[in-house]
Amino acid sequence: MSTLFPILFEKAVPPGIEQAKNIISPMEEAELIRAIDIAGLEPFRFQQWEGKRLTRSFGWRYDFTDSSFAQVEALPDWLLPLRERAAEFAGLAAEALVQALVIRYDPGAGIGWHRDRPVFEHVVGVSLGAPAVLRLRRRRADGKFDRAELPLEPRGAYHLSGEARHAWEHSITPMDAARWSVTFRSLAS
Ligand SMILES: O=C(O)CCC(=O)C(=O)O
Ligand SMILES: [Fe+2]
Repeated sequence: MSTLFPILFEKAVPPGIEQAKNIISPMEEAELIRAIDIAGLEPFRFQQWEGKRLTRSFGWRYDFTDSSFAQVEALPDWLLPLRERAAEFAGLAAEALVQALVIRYDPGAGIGWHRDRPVFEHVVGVSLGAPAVLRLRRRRADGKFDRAELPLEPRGAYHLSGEARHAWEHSITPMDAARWSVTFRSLAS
């Protein structure tokens, strides 16, 4: 049993996670989904492997096929009000969130265990469409994992920083219904 989470540690979330409900209205959610669907998303690629989720980066792009990191097309106007809302929630300056990654998860698509690339610092995600669960895990000295779960409600936001962002991995189990996300990130200094 973990000393960090003596009670119900499987459900407790690690330090560095904050959540907000309903940072946008259902109408704004529908408009964002429409905009994402015509934003030219492509299947996520990692070397030879092609994921089922569709993605597009704005501002900066980390390319998993060759590990390159480069400036790309600026955030489109339709993402700027959402960035304001996300930054306000996270207590960050909107201009600090220089990257936006938009993702569409169709049924069967998820995201495997990972930590976000160290070129980034703050991670502020907004969920649209079907609810999902962000799973978190961190390997303990005994080789087993501490685990936590974060329910992601549509129109809600989460902020990963500190321990949750740097020491824990996260993943989303393949979805049963379509979900979209917009993840804003600041650069590591
Ligand atoms: O869809 C999400 O909310 C999570 C996406 C994610 O973990 C990532 O792109 O690194
Ligand atoms: Fe991530």
